Amino acid sequence: MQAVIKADKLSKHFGHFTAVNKISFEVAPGEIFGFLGANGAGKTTAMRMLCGLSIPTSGTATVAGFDVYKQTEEIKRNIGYMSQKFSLYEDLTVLENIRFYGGIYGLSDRDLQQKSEALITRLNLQNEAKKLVGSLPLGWKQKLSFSVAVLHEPKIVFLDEPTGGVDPVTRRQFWDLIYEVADRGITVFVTTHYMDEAEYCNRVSIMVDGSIEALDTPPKLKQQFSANSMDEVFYELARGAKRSE
Ligand SMILES: Nc1ncnc2c1ncn2[C@@H]1O[C@H](COP(=O)(O)OP(=O)(O)OP(=O)(O)O)[C@@H](O)[C@H]1O
Repeated sequence: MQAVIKADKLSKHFGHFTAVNKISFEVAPGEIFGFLGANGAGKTTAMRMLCGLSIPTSGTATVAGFDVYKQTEEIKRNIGYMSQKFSLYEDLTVLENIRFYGGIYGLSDRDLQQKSEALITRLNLQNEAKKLVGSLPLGWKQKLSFSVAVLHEPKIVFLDEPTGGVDPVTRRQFWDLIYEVADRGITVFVTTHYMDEAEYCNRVSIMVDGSIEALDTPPKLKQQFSANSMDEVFYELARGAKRSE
């Protein structure tokens, strides 16, 4: 099967500092790919290159078949992106946010109408549809932000620590949404600091000081590191890290 993300020795330097050091991997269509690493490991920098937001220093990568150096606009049209500071407008209502992003993504009025209704029903936001996003609890904002990022049915959605700061039950609900989009064939590339979430991924890569030090399914990683949990695998790798913030 053709990979939807391919990176080969992809690197990013900031002056003399190597933030991302020759990372190589492939992600298959519909895969949930976990991208782990301690603070400062280089996850966000790598993700920004794959999203066409930052030009690499060296190496190659394609995303949805497009080149990260030359086809950044095509990449942006074919992906969804949810950053740590999500992009919802706090002073617009839930419905206005959905319509705003649907408009940016070029959805037709009919499509938008139908998708907004389906989304509000799926998220159980019927009573909140006309409330300002700023008034919603964090967990709901995260779910809405994710749903908006996939409104245009992108090939890949990139999630940068999408569930930071919420309780395990809310995070589990968020992951139900992730599974639903992966079942539709959308590839999910997700960074997280939560090891229970690492267990939910099909495969996980672990970055240490800019390099990928391990990459496999959670069961195989546990086997490789003779560990009982992903927590132990992560600790084993990350404790040697020089960078931390
Ligand atoms: N624009 C920049 N200029 C200089 N250094 C940078 C820049 N962006 C990131 N860095 C450095 O690159 C390293 C990797 O940062 P990055 O944000 O990619 O890490 P991360 O793994 O996403 O961490 P976190 O989990 O804290 O978000 C850090 O040491 C950071 O200080």
